[in-house]
Amino acid sequence: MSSEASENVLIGVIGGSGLYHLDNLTFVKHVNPETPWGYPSSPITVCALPSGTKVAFLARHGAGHSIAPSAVPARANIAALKSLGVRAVLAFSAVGSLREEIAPGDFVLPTQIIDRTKGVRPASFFEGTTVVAHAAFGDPFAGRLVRWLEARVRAALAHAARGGAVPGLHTDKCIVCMEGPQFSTRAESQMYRAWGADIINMSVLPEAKLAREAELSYALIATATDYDAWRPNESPVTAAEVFKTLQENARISRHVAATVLEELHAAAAEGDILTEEAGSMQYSIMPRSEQQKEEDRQKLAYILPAYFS
Ligand SMILES: CSC[C@H]1O[C@H](OP(=O)(O)O)[C@H](O)[C@@H]1O
Ligand SMILES: Nc1ncnc2[nH]cnc12
Repeated sequence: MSSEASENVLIGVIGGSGLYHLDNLTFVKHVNPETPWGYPSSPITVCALPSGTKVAFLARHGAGHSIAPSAVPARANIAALKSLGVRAVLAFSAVGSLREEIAPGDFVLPTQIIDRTKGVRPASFFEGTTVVAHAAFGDPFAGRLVRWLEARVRAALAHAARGGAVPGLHTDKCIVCMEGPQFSTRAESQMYRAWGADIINMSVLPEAKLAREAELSYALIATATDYDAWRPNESPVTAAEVFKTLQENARISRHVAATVLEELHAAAAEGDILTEEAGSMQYSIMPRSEQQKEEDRQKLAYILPAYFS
């Protein structure tokens, strides 16, 4: 754990496509920790809320969006946030909608994930080590945190509309994470609907899995940009279509972040919304054996000092 931990930065925000900075915060500093899994996507911005409370912001694809979804250094990102003392991650993502009622511009708080990544992304901190662990992932998002967010995000959306329609908020939805970088075919898009998926992106995995392994509470605030490729009489999604809504979605996402962060920090400091994930790896790690290399244990101590120091 780095000396940054003493800063008491409890909340980390990961910005997705279109969201490369937050609003109304005082810049404190940039930090760029070298983790055992390399450097994060970009230096992390530590900034202060009006009360002085610090939060950490990280642009998932880099500050200039130079990192493709399959190449995001998700292990370094999660490990770097953990090294700052972060306990909860609010991740933002631009997503396609697989349901008529989830319109472009709407917000979604998913509670389930279907994994359609192709095994090319390192998806575990334990990969390549002599330590075996199996994190519980049946409920991939931090349930208490997601439920806590629901009313706050709804209220923030009502204030963010600027005279236009208030964006809808959809809860209890399922997100499918595909490999990309190409968008889905029409057949795939229809298959995901038949599987019960409601939205689609290329980024929630392995981020959510790694957050769980690092015992961080993780919630995704998704913003719909398009209807993907399932509508029979409409053109399938293009990047140009995504870009049309990206800026406005990012503006509203910044408003949501600015609205919830102060209260979230206070709730996290009190502790009761983040209790599900803390300690969750304790019985997920196979017992210590002679075959576990000390160097691997030292590496894992970076994210789980309670079990490996
Ligand atoms: C720009 S379209 C596809 C791209 O957008 C989403 O990124 P993020 O989740 O970081 O907002 C999606 O996951 C894809 O990576
Ligand atoms: N249709 C889509 N598929 C995958 N990722 C996306 N991000 C935004 N729209 C998307």
